[in-house]
Amino acid sequence: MWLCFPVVSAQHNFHTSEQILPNSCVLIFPMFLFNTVKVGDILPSLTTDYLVLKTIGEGVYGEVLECLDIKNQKIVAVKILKYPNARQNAKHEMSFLKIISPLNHKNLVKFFERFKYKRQECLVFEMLYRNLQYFIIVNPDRIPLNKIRAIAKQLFMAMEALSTVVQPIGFRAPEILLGLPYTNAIDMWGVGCVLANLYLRFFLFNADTDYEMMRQVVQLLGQPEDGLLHAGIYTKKYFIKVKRTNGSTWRLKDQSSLSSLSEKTAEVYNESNKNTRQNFKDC
Ligand SMILES: Nc1ncnc2c1ncn2[C@@H]1O[C@H](COP(=O)(O)OP(=O)(O)OP(=O)(O)O)[C@@H](O)[C@H]1O
Repeated sequence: MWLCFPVVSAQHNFHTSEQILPNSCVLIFPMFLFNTVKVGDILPSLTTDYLVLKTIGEGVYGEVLECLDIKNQKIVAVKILKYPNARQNAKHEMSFLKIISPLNHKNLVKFFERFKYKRQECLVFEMLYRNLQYFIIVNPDRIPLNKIRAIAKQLFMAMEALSTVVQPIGFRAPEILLGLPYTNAIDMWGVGCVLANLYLRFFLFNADTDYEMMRQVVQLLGQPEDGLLHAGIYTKKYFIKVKRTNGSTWRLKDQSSLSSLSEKTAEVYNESNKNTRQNFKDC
């Protein structure tokens, strides 16, 4: 959910340069953070020094730390990229940042600089204080629709600015899965999945492979038309062609025929699908 975190949070920064954390906030959380960095360390860049306050979270490519930019007296988020592929990870992250930074859009996270600390790649971002998980946690029953509407607005504004979106599997549109030509309608699909997640409080499609994603889409919404399946360059990843007297049609492959899908994944899949269908009935 790389995109959605900044999208929702950018307008809600609690700390400004005048509101710096007091010294007593230092040294509260885990003492040993990622690799060689620990709370209280100073990370020098060419423009300023960053004091490590605490660890905030971890993603596929790195760990994110809350730091104080000492020169500018503001709180920032510093992402330290993971070994052993730190350089590739940095390249990967930078390829996104090159797209979003010049847009300078209020609904997209701001990127400040890149530097190395003890040979580790560090990326500095605007500090954001609320993500979608936050809204789910602070609204234990159901997120009111007017709040979901406000989040949707921010998402649409960010989408408008971006026009190209990398979609994580659970948010991937069928045309991408099938290898069909696509338009920015795929962004709408992604936003729909995010909003459904907020409303239902769990992922609409809980998939960690393309096959699982397609299978869940078919179960919830039905199979794409044969014409689309004939045209898709990846259709055979998910469907088997069945010859008929009046032409051919497609049948979704059995889960059991896919060696890559573990029993556990199948179990999780079946359970989540049962819940999804039930919750849609309840809505
Ligand atoms: N700018 C930020 N401000 C505050 N917290 C952040 C910021 N960027 C990331 N985080 C926190 O750190 C966590 C890890 O972020 P990271 O960007 O590494 O991965 P991710 O977006 O969660 O997922 P992925 O691994 O798919 O990129 C996030 O889930 C979020 O909690």
